[in-house]
Amino acid sequence: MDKHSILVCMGWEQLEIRLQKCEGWEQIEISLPNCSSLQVISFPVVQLHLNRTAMRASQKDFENAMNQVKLLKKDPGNEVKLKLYSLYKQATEGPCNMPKPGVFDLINKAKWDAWNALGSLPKETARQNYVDLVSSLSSSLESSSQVEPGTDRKSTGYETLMVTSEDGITKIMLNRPTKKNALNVEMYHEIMHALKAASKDDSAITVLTGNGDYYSSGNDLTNFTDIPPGGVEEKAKNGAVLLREFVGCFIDFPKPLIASGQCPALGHLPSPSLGYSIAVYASDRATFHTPFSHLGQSPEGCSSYTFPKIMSPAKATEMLVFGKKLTAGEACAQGLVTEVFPDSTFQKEVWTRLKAFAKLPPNAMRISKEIIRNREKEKLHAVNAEECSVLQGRWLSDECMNAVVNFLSRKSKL
Ligand SMILES: CCCCCC/C=C/C(=O)SCCNC(=O)CCNC(=O)[C@H](O)C(C)(C)COP(=O)(O)OP(=O)(O)OC[C@H]1O[C@@H](n2cnc3c(N)ncnc32)[C@H](O)[C@@H]1OP(=O)(O)O
Repeated sequence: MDKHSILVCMGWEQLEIRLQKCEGWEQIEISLPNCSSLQVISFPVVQLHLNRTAMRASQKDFENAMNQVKLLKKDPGNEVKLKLYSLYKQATEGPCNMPKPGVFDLINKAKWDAWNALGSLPKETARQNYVDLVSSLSSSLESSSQVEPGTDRKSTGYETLMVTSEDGITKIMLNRPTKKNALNVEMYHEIMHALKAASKDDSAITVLTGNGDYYSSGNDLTNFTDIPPGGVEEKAKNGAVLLREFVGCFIDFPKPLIASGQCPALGHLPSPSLGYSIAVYASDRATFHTPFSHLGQSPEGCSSYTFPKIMSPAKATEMLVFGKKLTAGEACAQGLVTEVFPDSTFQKEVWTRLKAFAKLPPNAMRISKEIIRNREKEKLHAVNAEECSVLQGRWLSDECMNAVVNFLSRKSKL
């Protein structure tokens, strides 16, 4: 009998009801064994989803689903991967039977949390949930790639950025919208590469912006999970080296740099880009948030020096120590943002302005920027080095580890 068949007895007759998928529709076949006629009723998949939960996936469905996962073209993301992992373990081994990993073992801890959260869910239900998740995943990933064809796609040789140069303006756009433009290690390197290339190209000005509904969500917290053979100490040391070089690129960038943000900016990219940009344009929808303490971390991007100078020590403390989120209006009033535009006209107004700036004599702009910033350069490099060294210690603290683990496992509790 077919996996999704139900046999119903009607008097002396046995009625077989079979479910099958057909181009986005579930078909119900009703067949009477003694009758040649077959009745087929089609329903959209969504209508039948609830009814299907009552069914049980066979071992073969389960194996097919496992194979389907390997064929997914797009990474479904950590949350989904944790769900798949936990359901797989529950379906094959039953309730979580492993000792809880230590707090520093981030990946295994997140996996353990996800599996443990399934409690005593029966193996058959876990198997069915796994099959259903894979099936919904296949269709949602197919349809989302139709909706946003350009998203997260390789562009101009970059994996995580879209870089264009036109009308005297080089635009560096962070392009991991599905991850809220969190900065993974590759993105750090690509931004540095793009800034170095922009400093030498023909453009007069450079614009930094983000694709999607976040300018950036700061450091990609999964960066903390990829532990090298030298352990967490080596990881922290490498992170400090990378951050110092990254921020150094902003300090040394010779051309006018404009940060253009229509949406929230969180964490760490706002600091270097706010601190060193000639201008920061924001829509009235944007917010600015540096939750360093919440993450057991400390200020970076020279914000410990630039923010108190730009705002005031008291206001900078609220932002950098207490993690107070500022609206674009508040940030503008504090001097962190140059000008705020209505969201509806943001792109038009900002780009009109940028195009006008890009027509100004490039050398004059470069020299003017140099004279404004050069006196501070040495100081900024020293502050950068100190901040990175303090952060290196913070990354090894329980406070930081716990905050990262909390973020990574927050949605894995099913
Ligand atoms: C070389 C190292 C240098 C380190 C320097 C020090 C840097 C410090 C900082 O940057 S501090 C700031 C760190 N960032 C955060 O704490 C933000 C974490 N993210 C969030 O709080 C939220 O995701 C959000 C408020 C940005 C958006 O919330 P929401 O709208 O509910 O979306 P999701 O949470 O579902 O996010 C979608 C998707 O993106 C993944 N994601 C978002 N931000 C990050 C991030 N910073 N790191 C890793 N992944 C992130 C999120 O997990 C979701 O992925 P999924 O679909 O689940 O796979």
